[in-house]
Amino acid sequence: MATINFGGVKEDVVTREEFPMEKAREVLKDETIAIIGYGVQGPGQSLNLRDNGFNVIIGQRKDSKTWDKAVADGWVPGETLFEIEEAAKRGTIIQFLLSDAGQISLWPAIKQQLTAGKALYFSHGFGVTYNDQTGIVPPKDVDVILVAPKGSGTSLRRLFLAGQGLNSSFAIFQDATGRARERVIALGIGVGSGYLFETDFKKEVFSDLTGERGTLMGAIQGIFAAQYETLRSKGHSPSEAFNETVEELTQSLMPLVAENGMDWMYANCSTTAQRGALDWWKKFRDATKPVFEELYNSVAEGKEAARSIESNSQPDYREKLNEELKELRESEMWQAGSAVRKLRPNA
Ligand SMILES: NC(=O)c1ccc[n+]([C@@H]2O[C@H](COP(=O)([O-])OP(=O)(O)OC[C@H]3O[C@@H](n4cnc5c(N)ncnc54)[C@H](O)[C@@H]3O)[C@@H](O)[C@H]2O)c1
Ligand SMILES: CC(C)(O)[C@@H](O)C(=O)O
Ligand SMILES: [Mg+2]
Ligand SMILES: [Mg+2]
Repeated sequence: MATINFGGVKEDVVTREEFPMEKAREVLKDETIAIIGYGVQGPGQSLNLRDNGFNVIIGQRKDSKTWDKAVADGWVPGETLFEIEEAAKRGTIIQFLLSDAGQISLWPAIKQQLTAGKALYFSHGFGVTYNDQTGIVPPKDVDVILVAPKGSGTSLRRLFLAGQGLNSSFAIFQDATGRARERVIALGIGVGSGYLFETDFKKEVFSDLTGERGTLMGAIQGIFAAQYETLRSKGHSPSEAFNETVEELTQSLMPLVAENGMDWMYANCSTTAQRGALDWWKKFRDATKPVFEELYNSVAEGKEAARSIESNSQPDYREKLNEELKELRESEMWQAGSAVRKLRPNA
Protein backbone atom coordinates (compact mmCIF):
# COMPACT_ATOMS: atom_id res chain seq x y z
CA MET A 1 0.00 0.00 0.00
CA ALA A 2 1.24 3.48 -0.81
CA THR A 3 0.39 6.18 1.73
CA ILE A 4 -0.76 9.31 -0.07
CA ASN A 5 -1.63 12.69 1.41
CA PHE A 6 -5.10 13.66 0.11
CA GLY A 7 -5.45 17.31 1.05
CA GLY A 8 -4.02 16.79 4.52
CA VAL A 9 -5.62 13.38 5.17
CA LYS A 10 -3.35 10.36 4.70
CA GLU A 11 -4.84 7.34 2.97
CA ASP A 12 -3.40 4.00 1.91
CA VAL A 13 -4.03 3.20 -1.74
CA VAL A 14 -2.97 0.44 -4.13
CA THR A 15 -1.24 1.47 -7.34
CA ARG A 16 -0.37 -0.57 -10.42
CA GLU A 17 3.32 -0.04 -9.65
CA GLU A 18 3.17 -1.87 -6.34
CA PHE A 19 0.66 -4.47 -7.54
CA PRO A 20 1.60 -5.08 -11.18
CA MET A 21 -0.46 -7.07 -13.67
CA GLU A 22 1.95 -10.05 -13.47
CA LYS A 23 1.29 -10.27 -9.73
CA ALA A 24 -2.48 -10.10 -10.32
CA ARG A 25 -2.23 -12.89 -12.91
CA GLU A 26 -0.18 -15.00 -10.48
CA VAL A 27 -2.76 -14.53 -7.67
CA LEU A 28 -5.65 -15.54 -9.96
CA LYS A 29 -3.90 -18.15 -12.12
CA ASP A 30 -6.06 -21.05 -10.89
CA GLU A 31 -9.33 -19.12 -10.85
CA THR A 32 -12.19 -19.06 -13.33
CA ILE A 33 -13.84 -15.65 -13.24
CA ALA A 34 -17.54 -15.90 -14.14
CA ILE A 35 -19.08 -12.56 -15.12
CA ILE A 36 -22.83 -12.72 -14.59
CA GLY A 37 -24.55 -9.97 -16.57
CA TYR A 38 -23.45 -8.21 -19.73
CA GLY A 39 -25.01 -4.76 -19.43
CA VAL A 40 -22.58 -1.86 -18.91
CA GLN A 41 -20.02 -3.03 -16.33
CA GLY A 42 -20.09 -6.64 -17.59
CA PRO A 43 -18.55 -5.90 -21.01
CA GLY A 44 -16.07 -3.34 -19.66
CA GLN A 45 -14.73 -5.53 -16.85
CA SER A 46 -14.79 -8.86 -18.72
CA LEU A 47 -13.08 -7.58 -21.87
CA ASN A 48 -10.38 -5.82 -19.84
CA LEU A 49 -9.82 -8.98 -17.75
CA ARG A 50 -9.66 -11.12 -20.89
CA ASP A 51 -7.22 -8.76 -22.62
CA ASN A 52 -5.11 -8.72 -19.45
CA GLY A 53 -4.75 -12.52 -19.66
CA PHE A 54 -7.21 -13.80 -17.05
CA ASN A 55 -9.45 -16.85 -17.37
CA VAL A 56 -12.92 -15.35 -17.89
CA ILE A 57 -16.33 -16.76 -18.80
CA ILE A 58 -19.69 -14.99 -19.23
CA GLY A 59 -23.12 -15.95 -17.88
CA GLN A 60 -26.12 -14.60 -19.77
CA ARG A 61 -29.64 -15.60 -20.72
CA LYS A 62 -29.68 -17.25 -24.15
CA ASP A 63 -31.90 -15.61 -26.79
CA SER A 64 -31.30 -12.17 -25.32
CA LYS A 65 -29.79 -9.10 -26.97
CA THR A 66 -26.94 -9.16 -24.47
CA TRP A 67 -26.12 -12.80 -25.39
CA ASP A 68 -25.77 -11.65 -29.00
CA LYS A 69 -23.66 -8.72 -27.89
CA ALA A 70 -21.38 -11.10 -25.98
CA VAL A 71 -21.01 -13.29 -29.08
CA ALA A 72 -20.18 -10.19 -31.14
CA ASP A 73 -17.49 -9.35 -28.56
CA GLY A 74 -15.82 -12.72 -29.16
CA TRP A 75 -17.25 -14.85 -26.31
CA VAL A 76 -17.88 -18.38 -27.60
CA PRO A 77 -21.07 -20.30 -26.64
CA GLY A 78 -20.16 -23.51 -24.79
CA GLU A 79 -16.56 -22.39 -24.28
CA THR A 80 -16.58 -18.94 -22.68
CA LEU A 81 -20.32 -18.06 -22.83
CA PHE A 82 -22.94 -19.99 -20.85
CA GLU A 83 -26.38 -19.74 -19.31
CA ILE A 84 -26.22 -17.88 -15.99
CA GLU A 85 -26.46 -20.97 -13.72
CA GLU A 86 -23.83 -22.88 -15.73
CA ALA A 87 -21.36 -19.98 -15.66
CA ALA A 88 -21.89 -19.55 -11.90
CA LYS A 89 -21.27 -23.28 -11.43
CA ARG A 90 -18.01 -23.17 -13.38
CA GLY A 91 -16.73 -19.95 -11.79
CA THR A 92 -14.53 -19.90 -8.69
CA ILE A 93 -15.03 -16.15 -8.60
CA ILE A 94 -18.57 -14.99 -9.40
CA GLN A 95 -18.81 -11.37 -10.48
CA PHE A 96 -22.45 -10.47 -9.91
CA LEU A 97 -22.95 -7.69 -12.48
CA LEU A 98 -26.67 -7.82 -13.15
CA SER A 99 -28.56 -4.61 -12.48
CA ASP A 100 -29.01 -4.06 -8.74
CA ALA A 101 -32.73 -4.85 -9.00
CA GLY A 102 -32.06 -7.83 -11.31
CA GLN A 103 -29.71 -9.35 -8.71
CA ILE A 104 -32.67 -9.93 -6.37
CA SER A 105 -34.51 -12.39 -8.63
CA LEU A 106 -31.32 -14.22 -9.68
CA TRP A 107 -29.90 -14.44 -6.15
CA PRO A 108 -31.38 -17.88 -5.26
CA ALA A 109 -29.81 -19.39 -8.41
CA ILE A 110 -26.43 -17.79 -7.72
CA LYS A 111 -26.48 -18.71 -4.03
CA GLN A 112 -26.90 -22.34 -4.96
CA GLN A 113 -23.57 -22.26 -6.84
CA LEU A 114 -21.65 -20.56 -4.03
CA THR A 115 -19.78 -23.55 -2.68
CA ALA A 116 -17.15 -23.17 0.06
CA GLY A 117 -14.04 -21.21 -0.92
CA LYS A 118 -15.55 -19.40 -3.90
CA ALA A 119 -15.60 -15.60 -4.03
CA LEU A 120 -18.71 -13.49 -4.61
CA TYR A 121 -17.80 -10.17 -6.21
CA PHE A 122 -19.97 -7.06 -6.57
CA SER A 123 -19.36 -3.68 -8.15
CA HIS A 124 -21.70 -2.00 -5.68
CA GLY A 125 -22.45 -2.31 -1.98
CA PHE A 126 -26.18 -2.19 -2.77
CA GLY A 127 -27.29 -5.85 -2.53
CA VAL A 128 -25.49 -6.61 0.73
CA THR A 129 -26.05 -3.27 2.49
CA TYR A 130 -29.78 -3.17 1.81
CA ASN A 131 -30.22 -6.92 2.40
CA ASP A 132 -33.47 -6.25 4.25
CA GLN A 133 -34.82 -5.21 0.85
CA THR A 134 -32.78 -7.49 -1.47
CA GLY A 135 -32.58 -10.71 0.55
CA ILE A 136 -28.91 -11.05 -0.47
CA VAL A 137 -27.21 -12.72 2.50
CA PRO A 138 -24.12 -14.63 1.33
CA PRO A 139 -23.16 -17.95 2.91
CA LYS A 140 -20.45 -17.70 5.58
CA ASP A 141 -17.88 -19.89 3.80
CA VAL A 142 -17.29 -17.70 0.73
CA ASP A 143 -15.30 -14.50 0.28
CA VAL A 144 -17.50 -11.45 -0.36
CA ILE A 145 -15.65 -8.65 -2.09
CA LEU A 146 -16.26 -5.51 -4.10
CA VAL A 147 -14.49 -3.50 -6.78
CA ALA A 148 -16.46 -0.42 -7.84
CA PRO A 149 -15.04 1.46 -10.81
CA LYS A 150 -15.71 5.18 -10.37
CA GLY A 151 -17.27 5.65 -13.74
CA SER A 152 -19.23 4.04 -16.53
CA GLY A 153 -18.26 0.59 -17.83
CA THR A 154 -18.02 2.25 -21.23
CA SER A 155 -15.35 4.62 -19.90
CA LEU A 156 -13.58 1.72 -18.15
CA ARG A 157 -13.16 -0.01 -21.51
CA ARG A 158 -12.30 3.14 -23.48
CA LEU A 159 -9.64 4.23 -21.00
CA PHE A 160 -8.18 0.71 -20.95
CA LEU A 161 -7.88 0.76 -24.75
CA ALA A 162 -6.22 4.17 -24.49
CA GLY A 163 -3.67 2.78 -22.01
CA GLN A 164 -5.24 4.63 -19.06
CA GLY A 165 -7.53 3.58 -16.19
CA LEU A 166 -10.51 4.56 -14.03
CA ASN A 167 -9.95 4.72 -10.28
CA SER A 168 -11.92 2.14 -8.30
CA SER A 169 -12.80 1.52 -4.69
CA PHE A 170 -12.47 -1.95 -3.18
CA ALA A 171 -13.93 -3.55 -0.06
CA ILE A 172 -13.98 -6.83 1.79
CA PHE A 173 -17.26 -7.78 3.47
CA GLN A 174 -16.28 -11.32 4.34
CA ASP A 175 -12.89 -13.10 4.26
CA ALA A 176 -13.64 -16.82 4.51
CA THR A 177 -10.52 -18.13 2.77
CA GLY A 178 -7.85 -15.76 4.07
CA ARG A 179 -7.32 -14.84 0.40
CA ALA A 180 -10.05 -12.21 0.04
CA ARG A 181 -7.61 -9.30 0.09
CA GLU A 182 -5.25 -10.58 -2.58
CA ARG A 183 -8.20 -11.75 -4.67
CA VAL A 184 -9.98 -8.39 -4.59
CA ILE A 185 -6.88 -6.33 -5.28
CA ALA A 186 -5.85 -8.63 -8.14
CA LEU A 187 -9.35 -8.31 -9.63
CA GLY A 188 -9.26 -4.52 -9.21
CA ILE A 189 -5.99 -4.34 -11.12
CA GLY A 190 -7.25 -6.87 -13.69
CA VAL A 191 -10.43 -4.96 -14.57
CA GLY A 192 -8.31 -1.95 -15.49
CA SER A 193 -8.35 0.32 -12.44
CA GLY A 194 -6.07 3.33 -12.18
CA TYR A 195 -5.50 3.28 -8.43
CA LEU A 196 -7.60 1.44 -5.82
CA PHE A 197 -8.81 2.96 -2.56
CA GLU A 198 -10.34 0.98 0.28
CA THR A 199 -13.86 1.41 1.57
CA ASP A 200 -16.62 -0.77 3.03
CA PHE A 201 -19.86 -1.90 1.39
CA LYS A 202 -22.03 0.64 3.20
CA LYS A 203 -19.80 3.65 2.52
CA GLU A 204 -19.47 2.60 -1.12
CA VAL A 205 -23.20 2.48 -1.71
CA PHE A 206 -23.99 5.62 0.30
CA SER A 207 -21.37 7.68 -1.57
CA ASP A 208 -22.19 6.18 -4.97
CA LEU A 209 -25.95 6.76 -4.73
CA THR A 210 -25.32 10.31 -3.50
CA GLY A 211 -22.81 11.06 -6.25
CA GLU A 212 -24.91 9.84 -9.17
CA ARG A 213 -28.04 11.60 -7.89
CA GLY A 214 -25.92 14.64 -7.08
CA THR A 215 -23.13 16.39 -8.96
CA LEU A 216 -22.33 13.53 -11.36
CA MET A 217 -25.74 13.19 -12.98
CA GLY A 218 -28.85 14.56 -11.21
CA ALA A 219 -27.67 17.91 -9.88
CA ILE A 220 -25.69 18.76 -13.00
CA GLN A 221 -28.74 18.33 -15.24
CA GLY A 222 -30.80 20.36 -12.75
CA ILE A 223 -28.36 23.25 -12.67
CA PHE A 224 -27.92 23.17 -16.47
CA ALA A 225 -31.71 23.34 -16.90
CA ALA A 226 -32.08 26.20 -14.40
CA GLN A 227 -29.44 28.36 -16.11
CA TYR A 228 -30.59 27.51 -19.66
CA GLU A 229 -34.20 28.34 -18.84
CA THR A 230 -33.19 31.61 -17.20
CA LEU A 231 -31.15 32.69 -20.22
CA ARG A 232 -33.94 31.72 -22.62
CA SER A 233 -36.58 33.55 -20.61
CA LYS A 234 -34.44 36.69 -20.79
CA GLY A 235 -34.40 36.56 -24.59
CA HIS A 236 -31.14 34.72 -25.33
CA SER A 237 -31.05 32.38 -28.34
CA PRO A 238 -30.78 28.58 -27.89
CA SER A 239 -27.30 28.71 -29.41
CA GLU A 240 -26.13 31.32 -26.94
CA ALA A 241 -27.83 29.64 -23.97
CA PHE A 242 -26.48 26.17 -24.78
CA ASN A 243 -22.93 27.34 -25.41
CA GLU A 244 -22.92 29.40 -22.23
CA THR A 245 -24.38 26.53 -20.15
CA VAL A 246 -23.03 23.22 -21.45
CA GLU A 247 -20.77 23.32 -24.50
CA GLU A 248 -18.14 25.60 -23.05
CA LEU A 249 -18.10 23.60 -19.84
CA THR A 250 -17.57 20.19 -21.45
CA GLN A 251 -15.34 21.29 -24.32
CA SER A 252 -13.22 24.01 -22.81
CA LEU A 253 -13.35 24.39 -19.05
CA MET A 254 -13.79 20.86 -17.55
CA PRO A 255 -10.75 19.51 -19.40
CA LEU A 256 -8.76 22.30 -17.69
CA VAL A 257 -10.23 21.34 -14.29
CA ALA A 258 -9.39 17.68 -14.94
CA GLU A 259 -5.85 18.62 -15.84
CA ASN A 260 -4.93 20.92 -12.99
CA GLY A 261 -7.82 21.74 -10.66
CA MET A 262 -10.44 24.48 -10.31
CA ASP A 263 -8.06 27.30 -9.34
CA TRP A 264 -6.01 26.65 -12.49
CA MET A 265 -9.11 26.77 -14.67
CA TYR A 266 -10.09 30.05 -12.97
CA ALA A 267 -6.55 31.35 -13.47
CA ASN A 268 -6.89 30.70 -17.21
CA CYS A 269 -10.04 32.79 -17.50
CA SER A 270 -10.39 36.57 -17.44
CA THR A 271 -10.08 38.56 -14.22
CA THR A 272 -13.74 39.51 -14.77
CA ALA A 273 -14.79 35.84 -14.81
CA GLN A 274 -12.57 35.05 -11.83
CA ARG A 275 -14.13 37.84 -9.75
CA GLY A 276 -17.64 36.68 -10.55
CA ALA A 277 -16.99 32.98 -9.99
CA LEU A 278 -15.23 33.62 -6.70
CA ASP A 279 -18.12 35.80 -5.54
CA TRP A 280 -20.88 33.38 -6.58
CA TRP A 281 -19.66 29.82 -5.88
CA LYS A 282 -20.39 29.96 -2.17
CA LYS A 283 -23.95 31.17 -2.82
CA PHE A 284 -24.54 28.12 -5.02
CA ARG A 285 -22.97 25.87 -2.37
CA ASP A 286 -25.20 27.29 0.36
CA ALA A 287 -28.32 27.10 -1.82
CA THR A 288 -27.78 23.43 -2.70
CA LYS A 289 -26.34 22.13 0.60
CA PRO A 290 -29.82 21.43 2.09
CA VAL A 291 -30.74 19.41 -1.01
CA PHE A 292 -27.57 17.32 -0.64
CA GLU A 293 -28.38 16.74 3.06
CA GLU A 294 -31.89 15.60 2.09
CA LEU A 295 -30.42 13.34 -0.60
CA TYR A 296 -27.85 11.73 1.71
CA ASN A 297 -30.48 11.07 4.37
CA SER A 298 -32.77 9.49 1.79
CA VAL A 299 -29.89 7.20 0.73
CA ALA A 300 -28.99 6.33 4.35
CA GLU A 301 -32.62 5.55 5.23
CA GLY A 302 -32.85 3.11 2.32
CA LYS A 303 -35.48 5.17 0.51
CA GLU A 304 -33.39 5.54 -2.67
CA ALA A 305 -32.76 1.80 -2.72
CA ALA A 306 -36.47 1.08 -2.30
CA ARG A 307 -37.33 3.50 -5.12
CA SER A 308 -34.74 1.91 -7.46
CA ILE A 309 -35.86 -1.63 -6.69
CA GLU A 310 -39.54 -0.75 -7.07
CA SER A 311 -39.08 1.11 -10.33
CA ASN A 312 -36.46 -1.17 -11.92
CA SER A 313 -38.38 -4.37 -11.17
CA GLN A 314 -41.41 -3.39 -13.28
CA PRO A 315 -41.88 -5.44 -16.47
CA ASP A 316 -42.32 -2.22 -18.50
CA TYR A 317 -39.28 -0.65 -16.84
CA ARG A 318 -37.36 -0.18 -20.14
CA GLU A 319 -40.29 1.51 -21.92
CA LYS A 320 -40.86 3.92 -19.04
CA LEU A 321 -37.15 4.70 -18.83
CA ASN A 322 -37.03 5.38 -22.55
CA GLU A 323 -39.96 7.80 -22.21
CA GLU A 324 -38.11 9.73 -19.50
CA LEU A 325 -34.89 9.77 -21.51
CA LYS A 326 -36.89 10.93 -24.53
CA GLU A 327 -38.21 13.86 -22.49
CA LEU A 328 -34.61 14.94 -21.84
CA ARG A 329 -33.47 14.27 -25.41
CA GLU A 330 -36.39 16.20 -26.89
CA SER A 331 -36.09 19.19 -24.56
CA GLU A 332 -35.04 22.34 -26.34
CA MET A 333 -31.75 22.45 -24.44
CA TRP A 334 -30.59 18.99 -25.59
CA GLN A 335 -31.98 19.46 -29.09
CA ALA A 336 -29.88 22.61 -29.24
CA GLY A 337 -27.02 20.45 -27.95
CA SER A 338 -27.49 17.98 -30.76
CA ALA A 339 -27.25 20.78 -33.32
CA VAL A 340 -24.18 22.22 -31.59
CA ARG A 341 -22.41 18.81 -31.54
CA LYS A 342 -22.90 18.46 -35.29
CA LEU A 343 -21.25 21.83 -35.82
CA ARG A 344 -18.06 20.86 -33.98
CA PRO A 345 -15.14 21.13 -36.44
CA ASN A 346 -14.20 17.44 -36.06
CA ALA A 347 -17.82 16.14 -36.22
N1 LIG B 1 -23.20 1.06 -15.16
C1 LIG B 1 -22.03 1.37 -14.64
O1 LIG B 1 -21.21 1.94 -15.32
C2 LIG B 1 -21.69 1.02 -13.20
C3 LIG B 1 -20.59 1.63 -12.59
C4 LIG B 1 -20.16 1.17 -11.35
C5 LIG B 1 -20.88 0.15 -10.73
N2 LIG B 1 -21.98 -0.37 -11.32
C6 LIG B 1 -22.68 -1.50 -10.68
O2 LIG B 1 -22.37 -2.65 -11.45
C7 LIG B 1 -23.47 -3.56 -11.43
C8 LIG B 1 -23.94 -3.84 -12.85
O3 LIG B 1 -24.47 -2.63 -13.36
P1 LIG B 1 -24.78 -2.38 -14.90
O4 LIG B 1 -25.07 -0.94 -15.05
O5 LIG B 1 -23.78 -3.01 -15.75
O6 LIG B 1 -26.12 -3.20 -14.96
P2 LIG B 1 -27.31 -3.10 -15.99
O7 LIG B 1 -28.39 -2.32 -15.37
O8 LIG B 1 -26.80 -2.67 -17.31
O9 LIG B 1 -27.71 -4.62 -16.05
C9 LIG B 1 -26.75 -5.63 -16.34
C10 LIG B 1 -27.39 -6.82 -16.99
O10 LIG B 1 -28.36 -7.37 -16.13
C11 LIG B 1 -29.38 -7.90 -16.91
N3 LIG B 1 -30.54 -8.10 -16.04
C12 LIG B 1 -31.20 -7.17 -15.34
N4 LIG B 1 -32.20 -7.73 -14.65
C13 LIG B 1 -32.15 -9.06 -14.93
C14 LIG B 1 -32.91 -10.18 -14.53
N5 LIG B 1 -33.94 -10.06 -13.69
N6 LIG B 1 -32.59 -11.42 -15.02
C15 LIG B 1 -31.54 -11.55 -15.86
N7 LIG B 1 -30.79 -10.52 -16.28
C16 LIG B 1 -31.10 -9.31 -15.81
C17 LIG B 1 -29.53 -6.86 -18.00
O11 LIG B 1 -30.16 -7.39 -19.12
C18 LIG B 1 -28.08 -6.52 -18.30
O12 LIG B 1 -27.55 -7.41 -19.26
C19 LIG B 1 -24.53 -2.89 -10.54
O13 LIG B 1 -24.33 -3.35 -9.23
C20 LIG B 1 -24.19 -1.41 -10.66
O14 LIG B 1 -24.65 -0.64 -9.58
C21 LIG B 1 -22.40 0.01 -12.55
C1 LIG C 1 -21.31 5.33 -13.61
C2 LIG C 1 -21.82 5.61 -12.20
C3 LIG C 1 -22.85 6.73 -12.23
O1 LIG C 1 -20.72 6.04 -11.42
C4 LIG C 1 -22.34 4.33 -11.51
O2 LIG C 1 -22.43 4.57 -10.13
C5 LIG C 1 -23.62 3.74 -12.02
O3 LIG C 1 -24.46 3.37 -11.18
O4 LIG C 1 -23.78 3.59 -13.23
MG1 LIG D 1 -24.02 3.75 -9.16
MG1 LIG E 1 -20.68 5.30 -9.46
